[in-house]
Amino acid sequence: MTPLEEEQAYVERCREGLRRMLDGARHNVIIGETVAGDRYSAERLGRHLKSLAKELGEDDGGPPFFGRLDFGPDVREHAGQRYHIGRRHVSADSGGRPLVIDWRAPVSRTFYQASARDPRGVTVRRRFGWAGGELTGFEDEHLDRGPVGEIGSGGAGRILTAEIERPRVGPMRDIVATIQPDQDDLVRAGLEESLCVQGGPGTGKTAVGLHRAAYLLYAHRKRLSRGGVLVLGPNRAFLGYISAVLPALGEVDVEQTTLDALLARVPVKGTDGPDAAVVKHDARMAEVLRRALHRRIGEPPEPLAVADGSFRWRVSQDELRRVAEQTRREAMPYGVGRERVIARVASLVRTRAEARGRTIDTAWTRLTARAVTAAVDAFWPAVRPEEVLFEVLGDCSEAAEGVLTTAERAAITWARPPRTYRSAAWTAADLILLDELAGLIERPQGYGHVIVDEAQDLSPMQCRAVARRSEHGSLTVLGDLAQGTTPWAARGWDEQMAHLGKPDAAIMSLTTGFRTPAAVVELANRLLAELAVDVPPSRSFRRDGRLRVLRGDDPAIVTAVLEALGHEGSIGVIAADASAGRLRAALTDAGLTVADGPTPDPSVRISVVPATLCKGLEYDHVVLAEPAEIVAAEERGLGRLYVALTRAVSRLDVVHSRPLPAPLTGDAV
Ligand SMILES: Nc1ncnc2c1ncn2[C@@H]1O[C@H](COP(=O)(O)OP(=O)(O)OP(=O)(O)O)[C@@H](O)[C@H]1O
Repeated sequence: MTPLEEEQAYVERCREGLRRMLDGARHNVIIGETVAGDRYSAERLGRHLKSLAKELGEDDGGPPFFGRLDFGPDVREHAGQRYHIGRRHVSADSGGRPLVIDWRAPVSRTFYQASARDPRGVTVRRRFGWAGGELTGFEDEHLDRGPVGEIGSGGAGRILTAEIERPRVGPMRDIVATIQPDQDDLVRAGLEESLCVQGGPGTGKTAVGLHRAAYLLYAHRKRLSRGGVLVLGPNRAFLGYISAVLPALGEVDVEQTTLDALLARVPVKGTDGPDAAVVKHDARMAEVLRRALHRRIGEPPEPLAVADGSFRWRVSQDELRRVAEQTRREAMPYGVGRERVIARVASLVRTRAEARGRTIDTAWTRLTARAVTAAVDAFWPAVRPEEVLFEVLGDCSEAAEGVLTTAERAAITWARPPRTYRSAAWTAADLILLDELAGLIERPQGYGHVIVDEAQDLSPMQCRAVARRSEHGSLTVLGDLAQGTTPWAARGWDEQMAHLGKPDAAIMSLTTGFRTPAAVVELANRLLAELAVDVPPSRSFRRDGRLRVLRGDDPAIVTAVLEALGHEGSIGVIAADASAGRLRAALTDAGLTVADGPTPDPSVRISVVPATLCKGLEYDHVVLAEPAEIVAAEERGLGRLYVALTRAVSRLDVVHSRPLPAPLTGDAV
């Protein structure tokens, strides 16, 4: 047998192993459903086994491994061993050493980290090439023979390069086969560690975040089973694009959503003017809301007297005041404080009753609780976030005194206040304020780990919403200061991390771009100086690709798209939001099938993407329409253009009839 045939035979053994695991899991589903002791455990066991069976079933036919490590004689525990590494563990029939080792297992780390300079005991690292589920070839790096095939050492291996340069179709894929050493360090950082990753476009931040989620769930499954892992992305289109990655890695239980969706306790029915939104997203609003809420705590208006048959159990006004004062000093959330006051006053009543020989039973406790709660309502009332915000947006002169300027107060005050909080048309920014208030009243349930993508765009108030959910867990913050497009986008990470509640998190960087070809990166880098952020220019891994700057209007765009159809891969037409509809119509009139906005559907090759939705996405071929219009459309339009310019994987056509924005014009264009 040739070495390739041997590996192909090994593939068959692995597929056999997977089939056995699948049969076992299916069998256990049947048994689990009938023999588990109680309904709860039957249901849990059944669910677990079913998802395992489903997962294994779906795996059928996919490559069971992507790499192999051969260790030399000098590594104690792995001396002379050979391991195949894959997306999932495949057990051996005899129960001995697994046929395939999960990419997240400790030994697999060597696959990503070993290099000719530091072979870590590895003699050969093998990477496999696959075509439609068939093993078609492999490539060996002899790490004991000197540096070949490393990035930065004069060219990466063929299989690695092909994977990185492959045309993109459909949704985002995992990168387990080709994770780079600096990415791997971030993926495998400890669960306690909060990280901030600054990386230029296409450096793999999103990929790293998703693989980190999968890694943490593997390495700390038990600890994360309660809190769970949350992935936050900028918009639904982005989530649609990335949502298949974690399931492909066997992780189906990660919550992936947008911050807006997470905070959507009431529907958004109103809109803010730009001035109001800027004030509402400002960190000082936290103080305004805190004051507005705590102003509700007042003086007890009268003593408490609990009528109990012929007795009256009394608590004086002074005692009530003291209890409230003491609880206030303990600085707990408003609602928790209120519960504490109720409990403390009830305990005073109880002590008094017991001293007089009263028998304390459930009926007595209920009666007292009712009376005490009614008394506490008068000076520490139960309150809903909506009631407080209703009051603040009606008139915040007291709560915002010395915090907001008169103009800022006016900006957030309703021109026509609703009659009650129930009829208020809350805006998107109000939802963040309501969440802040909800968090001041009761701590929300947190996650074990939260991954936040495009974090440069979060406002201080949005950061606080994330911080509340990761107070007892850790954070992975991903972003690029140069891609900031919101009015409140961060200019530096230290301050952003402080708002996110992890001021001491390490700030790491990724600098090699894996998406955009060098010529395109060079064009985009011309904008960096104008963006007023301190980030290094990106370097591209890719030497392929094509950049064209074409003059013309809609017909030129249609022609560029028709030409792009001659190549493989997805096509994204990125245009200023105001022009997206017109371009879609022009393409449809030309007889083309066009997706309405970004789509993960691989059967529709052309999407027209409004510039404000292109963040985080990528297309094999991008036709960028009228850059000047994109820049003019919003305050941080240059940042938006920078994002739009860096979405192309293989080819970028910039089509313009108006003059190009100044920073883009240069000798090479
Ligand atoms: N190690 C790698 N091997 C193969 N492909 C990679 C690797 N790292 C990143 N990529 C690919 O590069 C592209 C860009 O990655 P990703 O979207 O994670 O970058 P990003 O830093 O989040 O980009 P942006 O900030 O521009 O949205 C993706 O197609 C991803 O699969």
